[in-house]
Amino acid sequence: MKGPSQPEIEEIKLPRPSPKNRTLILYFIFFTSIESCGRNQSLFSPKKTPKIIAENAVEWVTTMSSLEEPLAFDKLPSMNTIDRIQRFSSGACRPRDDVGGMGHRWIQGRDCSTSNCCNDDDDKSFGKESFPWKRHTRKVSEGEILLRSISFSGRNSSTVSGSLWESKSFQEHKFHTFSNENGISHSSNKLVRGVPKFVKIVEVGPRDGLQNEKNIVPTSVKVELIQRLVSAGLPVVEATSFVSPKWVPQLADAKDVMDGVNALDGARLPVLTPNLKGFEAAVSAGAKEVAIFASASESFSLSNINCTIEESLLRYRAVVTAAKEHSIPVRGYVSCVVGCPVEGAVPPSKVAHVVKELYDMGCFEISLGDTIGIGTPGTVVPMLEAVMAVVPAEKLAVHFHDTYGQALANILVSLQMGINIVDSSVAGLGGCPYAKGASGNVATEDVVYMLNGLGVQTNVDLGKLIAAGDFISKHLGRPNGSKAAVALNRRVTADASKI
Ligand SMILES: CC(C)(COP(=O)([O-])OP(=O)([O-])OC[C@H]1O[C@@H](n2cnc3c(N)ncnc32)[C@H](O)[C@@H]1OP(=O)([O-])[O-])[C@@H](O)C(=O)NCCC(=O)NCCSC(=O)C[C@@](C)(O)CC(=O)[O-]
Repeated sequence: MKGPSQPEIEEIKLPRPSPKNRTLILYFIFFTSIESCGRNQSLFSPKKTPKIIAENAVEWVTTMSSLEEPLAFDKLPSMNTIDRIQRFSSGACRPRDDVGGMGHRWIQGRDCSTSNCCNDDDDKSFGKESFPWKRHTRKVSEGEILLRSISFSGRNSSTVSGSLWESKSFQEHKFHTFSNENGISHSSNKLVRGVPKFVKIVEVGPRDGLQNEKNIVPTSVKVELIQRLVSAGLPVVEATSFVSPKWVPQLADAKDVMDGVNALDGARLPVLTPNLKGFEAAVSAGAKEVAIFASASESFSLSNINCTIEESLLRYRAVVTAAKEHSIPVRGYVSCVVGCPVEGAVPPSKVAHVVKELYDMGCFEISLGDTIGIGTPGTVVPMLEAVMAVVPAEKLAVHFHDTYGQALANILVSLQMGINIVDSSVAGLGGCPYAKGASGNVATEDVVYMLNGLGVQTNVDLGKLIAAGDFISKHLGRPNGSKAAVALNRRVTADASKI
């Protein structure tokens, strides 16, 4: 085959190759494009875009999808893991002088959102002159879209940062997925374009997680967990509940926990208060933010706080009034937003009614709890539509338990609908003592990992977060409930063994 720099390549009409050769030709086109990009050349520049790509390659690739030779990582010729990561990463297509610092820059520096190109927005901050290798904006051929999507799927095969490969100490490891620090708006993928640039994560592990543990966790362990979560960069860590110790003995040490964490800087530490008694106790313990928790299901309200929904709203009005006098912000929760352990499906209109009540009484934010984790995007979307018709999206948070493994899908669809606050629980701790069979909240590590992969900022240090999750899991004597944490921990061990 003639080199791509020869203009007459436009005229080439290749004979249709055998199925086996098609894969090889695709590898050639794909890697040549990445390599040539690194050498300040543009194989796919507007002038030189060969008809090979526009016509023949598309046809081959399309045909290939029905063949037994899919383009798979395991078939890539002689590439070690790091090679693959670097080649498929968004930083793979950089000026050659960047290569020396690749280990850091392809993760920590500016990244392109698509695998081997930068879009127009990039010019605004970096200027064309400094990146002569940048492709010109133009209508891309079908073939290129396909090639990009192949490398995009490679990009999605998330990994850890350069420092992981270089560092021998676990504590020094920094975990990243491929992300674009400029935000998701640079993504070429329409499906994720609506996702916000920043998501506030509300960590509920020390409260929602530990309230459901059979064995009571010592106060000192709770305090250390909260300290670790705050130092991992979580902006809000729900610390404990001022509820009846007869109902939730696991959190009977609420005052002592607050004594241990009150001096912490850098995060808000709200606590749950079910009534005025709880509110007053919380304030005297130094709480600066509280949360009230209602339900969209009558039955759950009765079993959780021993009163009807309307009675609870009356109680909560008293709490909010008292909180206003102390200038204490009040967050609201609504449980059972898609289903109740007793009543089954809960109508979205009922959820919207309770949410509006909490909003009107003065809650600054309302968290929508799928308490038993039965929601799917199919039930979450209509619920959110009903709620967002009465309360602005920016005042809403989502709180998914992961009983059926739907939490991340539900979070993604919520973000696409305009929500930008997500509750989660480190190591997937939790459940609700009054919702039998419900598993823990979605793991914070998994949420951060997904958001990193989407280029959404959280300001959370995933490495420190995983260490916090490991700390509490070790204390509880069970494996970390976060899939991302388990996978990344395995990689660290595997990598360290090779060093
Ligand atoms: C609401 C109550 C207190 C009503 O409980 P009750 O028994 O109806 O209340 P009472 O007024 O009859 O009081 C009973 C005893 O509790 C005491 N008491 C009363 N209030 C307090 C208080 N604040 N702090 C400490 N003690 C309190 C009170 O002083 C009395 O003590 P006694 O005279 O028998 O010695 C009780 O049902 C309760 O504490 N429930 C909390 C249950 C709970 O924490 N559930 C888990 C929350 S998780 C959740 O709701 C879901 C969420 C938020 O995570 C989101 C989601 O996942 O969907």
